[in-house]
Amino acid sequence: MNSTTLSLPAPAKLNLFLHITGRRANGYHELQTLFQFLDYGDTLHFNRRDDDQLQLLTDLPGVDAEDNLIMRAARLLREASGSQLGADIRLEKVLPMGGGIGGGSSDAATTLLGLNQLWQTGLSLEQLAELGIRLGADVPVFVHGKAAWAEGVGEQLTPVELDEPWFLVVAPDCHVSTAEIFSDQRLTRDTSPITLAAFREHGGRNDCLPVVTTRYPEIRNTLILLNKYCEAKMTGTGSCLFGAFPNECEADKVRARLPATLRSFVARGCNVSPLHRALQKQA
Ligand SMILES: C[C@@](CO)(OP(=O)(O)O)[C@H](O)COP(=O)(O)OP(=O)(O)OC[C@H]1O[C@@H](n2ccc(N)nc2=O)[C@H](O)[C@@H]1O
Ligand SMILES: Nc1ncnc2c1ncn2[C@@H]1O[C@H](COP(=O)(O)OP(=O)(O)O)[C@@H](O)[C@H]1O
Repeated sequence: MNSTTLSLPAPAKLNLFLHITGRRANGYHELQTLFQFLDYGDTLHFNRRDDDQLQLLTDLPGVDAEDNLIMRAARLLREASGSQLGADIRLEKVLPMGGGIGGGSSDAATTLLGLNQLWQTGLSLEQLAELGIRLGADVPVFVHGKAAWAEGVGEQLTPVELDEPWFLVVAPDCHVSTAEIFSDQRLTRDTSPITLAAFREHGGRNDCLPVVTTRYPEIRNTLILLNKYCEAKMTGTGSCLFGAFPNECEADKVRARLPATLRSFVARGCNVSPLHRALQKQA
């Protein structure tokens, strides 16, 4: 690989729990959540151009190229850095969209870090995370790349060391819009704040689950199915559900018992993002 091309992972995340503790005047919700990465995700290929053209060479169904978070991240970095360079970008999409596993946000973060390197723009992780929050509440955790306890709207991050179990992730065939769940009148918005120590002792829940399972019977049914084999949880605002296992073999065994029509994968939980591991390898 030479200095004009770069291929990097854009991993998924899980919200190990998600509490909604309030609502801000601008409508955004105050959250408490724990983010952990998965060793599984999309891959982005960047090719530096010496003219100022930015091109996304991969079509994502239902998303205009100019609205794709990859292009939005690239434009934002170019504006912020004043770079005159361009890029051709190719996306290998494997993450289900609208699944609560952060694929779009992760693609955006990988673009910020990848082009920062390729264009030699020299922004710090802190500066890249500030750009990222303008694209989505989940982008900063992917930029910083450490499993984290998150508060605020998800941008106040404290790195944490967690167990790294294997996860079985199941993606019911429906696309949940985050905005739609957060605007539902029935959503619980007044959970009392907890501490990390309290979470470690008693666990936590996902406050979005009752609204999501009411609106999406398919997710409710999949939750019932997965609960037969493990303690099933939902990530973010859904649709993906997951269970934790001590090793890959146990997770695979349960996966083999699920209907073949149900999309699923097994991946390792990671406290350091595979994106940051890949960048370190190149350094
Ligand atoms: C709920 C979480 C938990 O990780 O994940 P997802 O299920 O989307 O992955 C996130 O906070 C989502 O982050 P992200 O997907 O980046 O959301 P954004 O694009 O910033 O916001 C989409 C919409 O959700 C609502 N929203 C989002 C975050 C938040 N803290 N409060 C909100 O009310 C707003 O209506 C906003 O317009
Ligand atoms: N590169 C991208 N990958 C996925 N979704 C994208 C991307 N760019 C824009 N989007 C839009 O963002 C929405 C949320 O995507 P995604 O991050 O996959 O879900 P979630 O926030 O539930 O984890 C998609 O439905 C799509 O309209």
